[in-house]
Amino acid sequence: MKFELAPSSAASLLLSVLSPPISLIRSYPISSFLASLVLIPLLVVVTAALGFLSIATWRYISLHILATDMYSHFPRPARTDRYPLLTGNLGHIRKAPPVEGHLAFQRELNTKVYVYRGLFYSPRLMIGDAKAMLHLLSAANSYNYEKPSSTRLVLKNFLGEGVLVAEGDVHKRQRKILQPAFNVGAIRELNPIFMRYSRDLVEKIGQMVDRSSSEKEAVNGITKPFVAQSKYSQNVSRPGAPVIDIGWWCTRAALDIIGDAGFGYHFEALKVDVDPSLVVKRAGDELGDAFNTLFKLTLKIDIFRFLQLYLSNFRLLKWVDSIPNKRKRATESAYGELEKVSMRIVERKKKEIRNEMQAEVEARGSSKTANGFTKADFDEKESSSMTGSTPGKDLLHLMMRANMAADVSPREKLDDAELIGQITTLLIAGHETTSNQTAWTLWLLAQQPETQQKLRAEIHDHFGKGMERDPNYDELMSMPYLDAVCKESFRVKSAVPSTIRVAKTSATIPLSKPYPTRDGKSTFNSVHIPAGREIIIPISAINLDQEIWGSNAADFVPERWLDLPASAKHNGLPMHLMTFISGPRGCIGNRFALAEFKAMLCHLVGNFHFETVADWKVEAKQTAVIRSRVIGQEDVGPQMPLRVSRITT
Ligand code: HEM
Repeated sequence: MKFELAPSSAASLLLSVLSPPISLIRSYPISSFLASLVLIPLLVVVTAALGFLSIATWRYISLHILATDMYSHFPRPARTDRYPLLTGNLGHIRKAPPVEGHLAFQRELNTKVYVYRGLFYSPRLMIGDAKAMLHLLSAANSYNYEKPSSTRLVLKNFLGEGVLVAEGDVHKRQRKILQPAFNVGAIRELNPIFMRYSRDLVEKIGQMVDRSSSEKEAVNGITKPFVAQSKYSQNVSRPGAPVIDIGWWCTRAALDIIGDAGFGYHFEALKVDVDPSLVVKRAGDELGDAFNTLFKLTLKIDIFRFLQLYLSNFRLLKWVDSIPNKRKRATESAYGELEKVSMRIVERKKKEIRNEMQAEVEARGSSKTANGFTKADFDEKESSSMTGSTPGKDLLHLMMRANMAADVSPREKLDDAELIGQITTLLIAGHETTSNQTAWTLWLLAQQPETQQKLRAEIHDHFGKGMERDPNYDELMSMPYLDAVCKESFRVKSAVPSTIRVAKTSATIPLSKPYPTRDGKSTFNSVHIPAGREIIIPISAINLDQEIWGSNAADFVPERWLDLPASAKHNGLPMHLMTFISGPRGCIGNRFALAEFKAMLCHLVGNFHFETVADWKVEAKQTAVIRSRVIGQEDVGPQMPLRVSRITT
């Protein structure tokens, strides 16, 4: 028997259900309107939350009960988080030190290819196989694996429309304009900037070391504090050997470097006085102020803001991002300020380049106008300036020149918003990465005095015991032990330990060898990934792979680079490392980073001796890059305190 409501009875039922709210709205129109402003979004959010939970439940059932999930036969960790439908295994990954979460699963499952669970029990593929990664990151395939849209939304909030956020054709176009600025020739020209700020850094540290030995008027034998020195570090400082947050100082040097080498801007971050009572805020440093605010906000994304961005990712929930909140307002205002200053820099550069070209036209007696300069004209001008008559150009200058060439079609050019996006991107991507890498390297060297001394001996052989002259770019690149120390540090302490992609269309990723299925009874040679699924790019896990680097893969051993094992020599990765990933989405700043890193290390190790503080345990914390903090001194926040003294010649 079929039971149906007659249309008239259905309508009357609907009316009877709706009549109480309708009469309520009629009686209290204003209050009802105000209530609806809260209730309707709340209803949508609750519905969305229920929707996500239903999806998570379905994923759980299809994996554990029906075994219809396509990854059912893949190894997976035995234990999930306390609320698996919400966070899958993410809690475990987040709680463990960087990389350790992934490596622990790898050890537990005895394989490098497995699937764990992310937000709302979504599957995340983990493939710790270098050949698979090379395939995925190659020119042919990398545009099929995009950054997740939630990650891009978060990044876009801080960085604007830069190359780190762009995808597909927009990315190709931006990268083409940016690339010439990062070529070897361009980076070589930046060497004097790397040297200048490395020397400034040495001068600041030298001031603290010298003052610590002369300030004997100190209370109870403790010298006066230095700027950015915690009370803990002050308490254990000794005359001539203070404990200094070396990470803080390297970050200031790196900011000065990226400001000057990036777009000719002088942050003067190292101009700070080492005496905290004399630290004055520099007037008119709008870019520095806006950047600092924005940068602090990137370090702490609160859960509400993250959810807001995550939800606004879905078409029906786009409006969620317009809900006002303090953090959103702060970010927007800091970004707005940064945008204004960056726009002024862009305008100034445009004028500078036009004038430069006009002068060239006049010098050549050509009939061409500055606006008619082609890429070839720019290259010709570049080669004549390489003779040393003009100083090296900053990255933005080179980028904008490439952008302004008359034979670059308007469709290929970057608009002003995109140019500004590159400034913010270079600021964020280009300074905390290298400064953290340098700080971690000094910590590694502080634990191995013989390695530190061996590096110092090579530096002194080249530049004298008192660092009498600055290294030039080619010398820096050809010092074998310095190179070995830098690469080994990139390997064991990658500033970016992993990243993530989502497959745009379904694809099959080949593996270098067969990997075992979950029951161990069979193997698979490739992994099929459907559209929309997430895949981890396990940078550090591959850098620490024992199959490539041997049983001491976890140890810091620069000597291994002087006689690379065949498995590393032929792994096909740039510099044999995953640190900068590879392909069209690989780090565009890798040469810049290496030259800057070597310059700072050379000057620091050439001038000072670094020691760890007895009984202080430094731990790595995962934020956008890996930062360090001391256990028991969490109130200080990220820091890398090392005891520094002058080397005795
Ligand atoms: C130790 C230093 C550095 C490390 C370990 C590092 C690592 C990385 C990694 C892993 C990526 C890929 C991120 C992803 O796609 O998810 C990346 C991208 C990028 N890096 Fe670096 N980086 C370093 C220094 C620098 C410097 C100094 C600059 C600029 C001067 C820079 C600029 C960029 C840019 C613009 C991208 C985006 C490239 C693109 O998507 O086309 N990086 N970096």
